[in-house]
Amino acid sequence: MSKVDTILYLDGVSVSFDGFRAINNLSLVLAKGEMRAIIGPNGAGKTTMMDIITGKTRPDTGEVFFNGTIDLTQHDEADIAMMGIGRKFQKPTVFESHTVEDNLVLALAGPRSIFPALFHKKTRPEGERIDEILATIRLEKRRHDHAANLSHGQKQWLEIGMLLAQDPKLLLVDEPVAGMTDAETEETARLLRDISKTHSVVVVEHDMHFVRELDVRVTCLHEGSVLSEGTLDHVSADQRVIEVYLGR
Ligand SMILES: Nc1ncnc2c1ncn2[C@@H]1O[C@H](COP(=O)(O)OP(=O)(O)OP(=O)(O)O)[C@@H](O)[C@H]1O
Repeated sequence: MSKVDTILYLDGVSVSFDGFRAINNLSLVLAKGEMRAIIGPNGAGKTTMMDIITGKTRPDTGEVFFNGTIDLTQHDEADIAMMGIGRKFQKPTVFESHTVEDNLVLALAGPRSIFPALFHKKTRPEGERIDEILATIRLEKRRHDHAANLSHGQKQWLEIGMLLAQDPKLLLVDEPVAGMTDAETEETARLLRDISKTHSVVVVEHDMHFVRELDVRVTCLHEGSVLSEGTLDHVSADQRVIEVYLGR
């Protein structure tokens, strides 16, 4: 695959903290429109990799390109978010005292215009966009409820919806199903598969049942580099992966 066809292109990336190499010559390529699952034991470097992509951590060496041509090492976190990389952290950070719909209105407006966003009348395209997002995140029937009254899983979906409102090209999703019920976990796999029809997605997750439901290519990280990559069946049959998981 040539670099121009990629949404994410990491090559030879390393970063050390106080002499400890958290990311070690990491190379990872994601095609435009692809969804990828990232697995790996604790300390494998998954969070640090996301920090590098979003500009929170600068790599010591290596190339990090977005959308084929944008050198992410030359941009800061705010720029990178504006350019279309949305990140969802593990813990949901929705506005509990606002309704589901208002959370999406706020997200559509962006961070600098909270009050005008809540008090101005929604334009027609905005309303349609909100309807569309509510359908994607399975919360149409909850639109007028306060976010505080949602289940943990539904709050995660709302936050994914808030990311979608910013219209990112690439979504980074960190452990979305931690703490969810089995039914919510399965629905989350379907929801992300729907989203991946129109977005590129990177999902970091420990829950193998969920990763199987995602049914996408898997990358297993270990000690800051790629240990194994391929289908979940291929990766989970890889002797090196088995040793790393059993050895922890
Ligand atoms: N700011 C930092 N300073 C020092 N060490 C760090 C820093 N950030 C990460 N590390 C170390 O780098 C290694 C990789 O950490 P990272 O959090 O990226 O792993 P992870 O795969 O996300 O793990 P987990 O599954 O537990 O979240 C760990 O050994 C961690 O202690």
